[in-house]
Amino acid sequence: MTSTPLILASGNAGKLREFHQLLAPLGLDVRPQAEYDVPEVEETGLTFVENALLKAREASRVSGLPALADDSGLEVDALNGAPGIYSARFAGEPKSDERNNARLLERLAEVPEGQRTGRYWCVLVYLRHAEDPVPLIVQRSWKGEILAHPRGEGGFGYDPLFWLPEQGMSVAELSSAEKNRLSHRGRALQALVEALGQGPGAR
Ligand SMILES: O=c1nc[nH]c2c1ncn2[C@H]1C[C@H](O)[C@@H](COP(=O)(O)OP(=O)(O)OP(=O)(O)O)O1
Ligand SMILES: [Mg+2]
Repeated sequence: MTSTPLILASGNAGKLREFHQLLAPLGLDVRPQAEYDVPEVEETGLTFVENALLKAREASRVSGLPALADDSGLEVDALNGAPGIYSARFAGEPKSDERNNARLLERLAEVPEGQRTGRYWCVLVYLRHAEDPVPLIVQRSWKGEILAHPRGEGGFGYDPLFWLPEQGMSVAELSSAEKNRLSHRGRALQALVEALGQGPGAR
């Protein structure tokens, strides 16, 4: 394969797996940022967009290659949008999915079924180079409800607690192919690939 590698500006193994499943079949040469010794940046932005930009820019700067970053999280209505951009650090440092999930259950302990609605957000930023003045940005959400007990073994992060009423399953009970087809990340990535496929002259 002769295409320029694309750096995935993430250290999250769950995200990297999903990106790989979605992008490798397209013949894109995608590499995790760890291969280029990209350090983890501080996510100081106040929006998913700003944080994704910070991550993509650093990965592109260090590697000298185009970069794709994902900043994502869970917005829960009964918590006024928390944990939101703080989803990864909801239970403090070091980041832990298990402690984040426990914290979420604790915060929702008094909230009855029917009022436990929320959504995942995924913002993707693609930069052609570190100083790209025209980042390609795509955002998608995925609606669901927060369970009172975890279900399923698949996915990562909050997936065992994220219930899909239409599917009658938690995200952790979906196959990876089904998650990729339905998810905030899968749909954002599909839209991004379509935008890129129109070529640099198209935008
Ligand atoms: O499909 C998902 N299924 C379950 N949980 C998810 C999903 N998508 C995002 N999430 C949660 C995980 C983490 O708590 C936060 C992302 O935080 P976020 O800063 O974007 O990622 P991260 O720090 O884990 O890795 P990195 O910044 O290197 O990409 O939202
Ligand atoms: Mg992060």
